[in-house]
Amino acid sequence: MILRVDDVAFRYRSVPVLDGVSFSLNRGEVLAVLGNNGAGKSTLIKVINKILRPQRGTAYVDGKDVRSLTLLEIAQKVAYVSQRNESPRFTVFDAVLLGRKPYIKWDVTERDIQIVEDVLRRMRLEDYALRYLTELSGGELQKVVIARALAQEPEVLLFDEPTNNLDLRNQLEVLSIMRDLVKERKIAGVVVLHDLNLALRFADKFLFLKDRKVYAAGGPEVMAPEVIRAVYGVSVVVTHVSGIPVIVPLEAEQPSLPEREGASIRGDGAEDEAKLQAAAAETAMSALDGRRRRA
Ligand SMILES: Nc1ncnc2c1ncn2[C@@H]1O[C@H](COP(=O)(O)OP(=O)(O)OP(=O)(O)O)[C@@H](O)[C@H]1O
Repeated sequence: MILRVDDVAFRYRSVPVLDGVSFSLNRGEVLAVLGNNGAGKSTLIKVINKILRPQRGTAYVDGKDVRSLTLLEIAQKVAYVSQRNESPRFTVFDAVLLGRKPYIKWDVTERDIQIVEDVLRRMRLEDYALRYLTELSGGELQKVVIARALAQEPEVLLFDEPTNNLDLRNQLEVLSIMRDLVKERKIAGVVVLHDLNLALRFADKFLFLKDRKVYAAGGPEVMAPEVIRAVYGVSVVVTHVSGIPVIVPLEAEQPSLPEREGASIRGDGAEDEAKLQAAAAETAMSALDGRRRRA
């Protein structure tokens, strides 16, 4: 087991965000962290990376309490791609080389250069190597930040909404690169995603946060319509297209109304629906009758 989060509780001043969150991840696994806006997904990622200190509970990387690790040790073990990225006046090559910083003692080695070149090739960024970050589009910049995380050669990759800003092709490319690296190097990947279809396609495990707690966690079986409806308030069907599992949202549920008012409105709705069904049945019967008479 490479990552373990044990009974973590976190609050910002007086606002509780996480309460009793636990999970573990093995080498070679990708975990998708899911939930509504504000559910605490980024906060959880920051607790794992020691950016935030939980009031209760512990995150362990490779068996070590992250609070006992120095910043350098954390940087060698955990790479973090945040939602908000800076764009200083570096070239793409230099920005990715920064990922090697936790390993560079005196000077950049041949190996560091080799790793950066490999990552740039893998991310199809070779042609951009000498461009300044300020000359890139938002999506290209996002890929550079991800490339830097890969150059860090971590044991745990933490990606907070890595597909933001990316077009369809790059979304698929970045997530498959991440998944392949996790499998190849037997590291672990934790990725915050809003797109359930991308999560289903690229993750092995899923963790839904709701009301500060883990609402559901496990393999693809937890990507069930009941869970998704409970977490997001949206009805969905899960189907398959060309062998790929696909979640199709049907409609968002209306926020529940106060009990008394809701009861009368729900009553009216039910009556309307019964009337509509009766009218539909009547139309179908008369169409059938007409066809019979013509025959
Ligand atoms: N620095 C902060 N100080 C106070 N409250 C914060 C701070 N950062 C986040 N919060 C609050 O904590 C809650 C959880 O935020 P967090 O960013 O972890 O959610 P999230 O699930 O990642 O959301 P999103 O999907 O919108 O990115 C939110 O209500 C947010 O407003």
